[in-house]
Amino acid sequence: MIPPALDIIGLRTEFRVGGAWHPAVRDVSLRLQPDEVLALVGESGCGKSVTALSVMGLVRPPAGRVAAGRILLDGQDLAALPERDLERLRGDRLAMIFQEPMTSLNPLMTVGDQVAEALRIHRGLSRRAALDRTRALFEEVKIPSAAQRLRDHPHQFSGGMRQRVMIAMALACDPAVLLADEPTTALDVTIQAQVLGLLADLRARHGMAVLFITHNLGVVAQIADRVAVMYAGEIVEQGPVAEIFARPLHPYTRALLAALPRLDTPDQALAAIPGRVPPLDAMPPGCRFAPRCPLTRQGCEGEQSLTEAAPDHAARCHVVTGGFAHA
Ligand SMILES: Nc1ncnc2c1ncn2[C@@H]1O[C@H](COP(=O)(O)OP(=O)(O)OP(=O)(O)O)[C@@H](O)[C@H]1O
Repeated sequence: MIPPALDIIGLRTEFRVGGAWHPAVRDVSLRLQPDEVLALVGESGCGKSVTALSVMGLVRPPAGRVAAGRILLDGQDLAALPERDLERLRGDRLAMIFQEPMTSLNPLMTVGDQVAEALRIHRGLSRRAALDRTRALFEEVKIPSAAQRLRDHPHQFSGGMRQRVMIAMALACDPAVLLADEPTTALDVTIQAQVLGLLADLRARHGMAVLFITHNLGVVAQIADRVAVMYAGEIVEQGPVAEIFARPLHPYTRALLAALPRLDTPDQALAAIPGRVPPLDAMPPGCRFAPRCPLTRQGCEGEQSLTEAAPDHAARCHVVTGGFAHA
């Protein structure tokens, strides 16, 4: 069996709120095979970004901490690595792209120098060799007139082109795993589709695993192989994309799907999910979705476990999986 590219086991990440530690991510296990796109989906505040930032080693005291779990990359546990070693892995075996590339790019440096810098640091290339490689990367991510554009500054690029620069930077050292946090959310729909197409193409060509974070199930259908639905810091459903779309089990997944605009029934009103994700210091006991759930019944106040309801398809809900969980 091929070892997974990234194996997150029992991750718990906490923040200090009102003088006490509260979990923003709880008992999260995600396995990414090489070459696989796993989508992490959920509303704002569900813990998607915190999961990715935990993998990158970017949640640190005093505000936050990875309190439990293992994050295995190439057999190393990132959660146990000293900062110096993590720094070496970031931008090398592990890369991340964000929703708004402008916040990750230096406005005062040419984009060519910024990507080349990563290659000089991680690969020890000369300035000349690094710029040559950067031009090739710009061509690969389909930035027109790549050679000239190396000398431009970030503000001279459109949003979609800036995201391509970020993707080129992420690819510079051929990462095993790319964490993509809402990379297309700020783009208009046509550009979004182009960037998604590019990412799909690149992951196949580079054989990298992608953890794709989004609140949009429509995007999931376009790019992902598997999907993990997250609610209030927990994975509530997990499985292959086709299976989740055809047979959603968890009431939260069903609600997300019902909120998705459909082309075949354009006049149908969208079903918004009433209520909101609870704050970290006011999580309900047992099922965290229960206060918003149409199926709430006896047993929901008990701890729920992620249970396989069909092969390779698990949900954290005793009502749909048919059993009571024991914590
Ligand atoms: N530095 C922090 N201090 C305290 N709480 C935090 C901090 N960062 C995140 N949180 C909390 O952790 C929870 C999860 O946040 P997270 O950003 O991961 O959500 P998300 O699903 O990625 O949403 P979004 O799409 O809005 O980024 C939220 O309740 C958020 O308020």
